[in-house]
Amino acid sequence: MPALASGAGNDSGLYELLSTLPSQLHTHVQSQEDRAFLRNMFTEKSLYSLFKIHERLQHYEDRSPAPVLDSAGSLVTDLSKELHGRSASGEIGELLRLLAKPHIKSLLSVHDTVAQKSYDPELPPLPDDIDDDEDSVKIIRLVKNKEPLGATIKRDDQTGAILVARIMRGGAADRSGLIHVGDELREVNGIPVDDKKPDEIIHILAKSQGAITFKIVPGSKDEAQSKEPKMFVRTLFDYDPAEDKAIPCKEAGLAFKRGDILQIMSQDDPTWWQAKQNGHANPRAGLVPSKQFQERRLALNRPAAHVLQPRKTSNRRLSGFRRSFRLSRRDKKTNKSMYECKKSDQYDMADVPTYEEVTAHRRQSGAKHRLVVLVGPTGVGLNELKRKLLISDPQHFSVTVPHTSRPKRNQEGEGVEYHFISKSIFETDIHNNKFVEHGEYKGNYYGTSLDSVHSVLSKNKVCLLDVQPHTIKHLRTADFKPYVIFIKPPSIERLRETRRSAKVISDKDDKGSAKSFSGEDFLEMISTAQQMESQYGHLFEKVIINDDLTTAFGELKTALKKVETETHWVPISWTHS
Ligand SMILES: Nc1ncnc2c1ncn2[C@@H]1O[C@H](COP(=O)(O)OP(=O)(O)OP(=O)(O)O)[C@@H](O)[C@H]1O
Repeated sequence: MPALASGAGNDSGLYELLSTLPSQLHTHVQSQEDRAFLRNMFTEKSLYSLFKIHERLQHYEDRSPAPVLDSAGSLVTDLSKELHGRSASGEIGELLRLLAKPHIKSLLSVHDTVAQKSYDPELPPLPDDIDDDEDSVKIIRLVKNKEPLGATIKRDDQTGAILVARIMRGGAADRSGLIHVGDELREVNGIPVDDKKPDEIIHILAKSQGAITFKIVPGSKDEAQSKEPKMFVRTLFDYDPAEDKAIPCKEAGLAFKRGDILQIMSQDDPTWWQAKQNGHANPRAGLVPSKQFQERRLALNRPAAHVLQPRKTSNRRLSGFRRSFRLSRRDKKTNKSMYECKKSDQYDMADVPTYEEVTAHRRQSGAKHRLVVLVGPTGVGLNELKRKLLISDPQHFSVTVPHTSRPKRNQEGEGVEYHFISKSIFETDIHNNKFVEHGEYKGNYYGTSLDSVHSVLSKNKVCLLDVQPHTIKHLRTADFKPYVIFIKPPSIERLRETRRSAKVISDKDDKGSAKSFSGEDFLEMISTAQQMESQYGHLFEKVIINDDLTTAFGELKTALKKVETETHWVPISWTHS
């Protein structure tokens, strides 16, 4: 009746309409009796009173009224007791009579219910006759309105027990969190159900309103747990449902940033999974593209230009301090890649960054350390940061000793600067995949062997390794559990300011002469960092901007401390070995 909402100003119009309605309807109503009924109804005084009350209430609703007290009923009882013994003056007597009238009592009771906002039916007390021996029995009370319970039941073929077969996600039973698939139903509202057919039980449930009491034997833990799937993934790409043309409902989508941890709630739909942000308060799951769907989309859209091209020139050389080697340096004269990646860098499906299943992992004290892998463009400060770590705690941090086929110099010692091996042995080791990275420089081989990494880790030290980013995927094993840190340059302005007295090693001669950074060096550093991040960013667990050296070093130390002592998400495959 929208006319009723028209407010006090339209009173006369409304009442006129009501009084003319019977004559308007006259032609549509055949029976005399019905006509009389309509006329009586529309001229009924109580109908007009109801409209008036409605309008008044509407008027107050706008002011958001709040109750003065929510126990008017007990106030009246107290008042009546108080007045009872007093001299029976006419007014007191009349008030007492009024307050004793049932409809006044009901009115006050309704007032208190509304004021207390207690609209749910009250649950009766628990029955006393619960069998003490049945310690695995659960008594559950649900308040049911007209909404169905959202659960199905079946009779177990072997045991004959009535079991909860399915819980509908988001239904009343699901929301209560008290009933699970596999639970055995013993009684409903005190009625044993073991001799009843599922249909009869459903009939009992459908008839029930208000509080329903279930006697349940909880199912096995596995079944109970299977309700909430515990698959966690690290996202390897940024996702914004608002930008996604394919999503069936943008509002139902879940946005995330690369590196976020999601709990996958449902994979029922092969294209759209349901997921929650781990650790977020919002319990509602949102839609995210499934792994298969995202892989297909990325594979179709992957532009070839994304693949990181090795730098054209580098005027730096291998310096004495360097213990692990960074690949794809180019010899200035030949402009050929100095180091090769041991496997083809060709695109394969496993490289498509979508999701990676992860699990929480905490290093046990005394256990082998995770391999610390540092990645960054040439000149960004990897060696400087490594050097500072080594100086800060030489007993704790260490680096690998590289191999070379170049002849040993007089002042060098075997296994100190390098492990010196012949060219043919080096080649055999390359063939046998013994190197993390290897390359050729001025006719000699250089490389970092897997054994040299194992050697550091077996001494229970933290092994600091800097590699080219395409090597990371070969290091991602349960054995190494690499913690990959990307060292990123700051803005060009900050590079100019902070690197005023910094020196880079020039390879113009073989003596490692140092020169200042040029503007071109800074630009190359920044653009290489951008390419590295866009192509390999999904493999970086931590990004540190090397702006102020002391700050960057502090950040690095804190991150490494956390890796040793706190829980981190690692690929689930790393914990299965
Ligand atoms: N935050 C910083 N502020 C100022 N100077 C820095 C900073 N980080 C590094 N440097 C300086 O920059 C120069 C290059 O650093 P470093 O040799 O550590 O780079 P790198 O990444 O190891 O380079 P390469 O790959 O060529 O060996 C050094 O002189 C170093 O002291």
